[in-house]
Amino acid sequence: MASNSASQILAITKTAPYSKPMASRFLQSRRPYLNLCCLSQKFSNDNALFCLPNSKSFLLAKELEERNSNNHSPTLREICLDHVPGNVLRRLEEVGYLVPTDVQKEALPVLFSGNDCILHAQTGSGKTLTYLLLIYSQINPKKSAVQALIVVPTRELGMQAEPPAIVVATIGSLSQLLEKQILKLDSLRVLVVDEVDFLFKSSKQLSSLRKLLTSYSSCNNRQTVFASASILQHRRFRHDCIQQKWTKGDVVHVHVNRIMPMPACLYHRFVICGRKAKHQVLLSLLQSDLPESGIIFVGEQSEKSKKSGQAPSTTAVIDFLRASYEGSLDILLLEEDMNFNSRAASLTVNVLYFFYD
Ligand SMILES: Nc1ncnc2c1ncn2[C@@H]1O[C@H](COP(=O)(O)OP(=O)(O)OP(=O)(O)O)[C@@H](O)[C@H]1O
Repeated sequence: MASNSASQILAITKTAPYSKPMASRFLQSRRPYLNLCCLSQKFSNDNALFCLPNSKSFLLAKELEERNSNNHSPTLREICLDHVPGNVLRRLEEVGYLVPTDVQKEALPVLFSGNDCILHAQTGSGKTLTYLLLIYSQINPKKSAVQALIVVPTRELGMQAEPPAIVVATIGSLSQLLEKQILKLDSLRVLVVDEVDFLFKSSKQLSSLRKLLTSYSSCNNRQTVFASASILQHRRFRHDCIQQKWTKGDVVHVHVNRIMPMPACLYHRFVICGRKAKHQVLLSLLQSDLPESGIIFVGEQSEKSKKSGQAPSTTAVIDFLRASYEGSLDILLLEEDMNFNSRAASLTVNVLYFFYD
């Protein structure tokens, strides 16, 4: 997050028509370490990480910032270290998988410690990468045997003459290969049943699945993972898993069921402070975050303030920052009649500051 380069700050008035779509575009992008900060007097306290009620807010903000930075949340690499091979970890980082999703954060330590698991989390929550990382932690690529099996409801099985280490199969084609003994599961270390609710809906698929879980391989020799966005009776399902010996008795139900309007990698803070302290708090945040670039959304100027001849809120913020910011600061004011896209395109924004009355 920290950068020693000059900071670029954008100030945007609350009425600007582009501020909403632009904010949501940034919120939806899965940028790691996007830092979103709201300064307001009106926020409810429920989610507040910082509460700055008085003129000491400048100092408090710094203290709390430091405390918060000590409250370290592990990266995907840290969670996977000592389990997943280094080349896989490097590849993860190359493609931008740095921060674990909630289900990965909760389930990976459980899986790496050897437990069976029911991954129960919404679509798009990162279940696939969760069980793939388990598989990478378990298989020996030099060994010529099926060591991991992923049962999926619809995808086709691509078989090779040499048994691959990882097989992805529908239960139908898999059952045929098992019956004809074309495929052997003696070396199976990880069995994943993805979209398990879907498979359980068809009685034909269910009987094949039961056979796979109990006849063709044994739960004591493998780690078993069930993944689904919707398991209606999950307590019953867990009970059945143990009863039927589909999993070991200590199977863990990892249930991540939060509706996430924003990507988990978004770091979101609220700062509540007095009106007079707002500029100072914004300054302290900018100077501790040291963003390479950022956007400040500024509240609309009140009629009363206009009538009394005061400068617009944006001008007040800009003047204050220019006078007080230590270091170089390149500030651009975006107004309604400007071509926003062409100006914003040149910025790589990693911090948004909402600055409302
Ligand atoms: N740690 C991460 N950081 C960034 N992106 C991630 C991370 N984990 C997964 N993703 C991406 O998030 C998207 C959704 O993940 P994924 O398909 O694994 O979710 P899922 O829970 O398996 O969904 P479904 O229930 O539809 O199978 C994918 O594009 C994936 O590449």
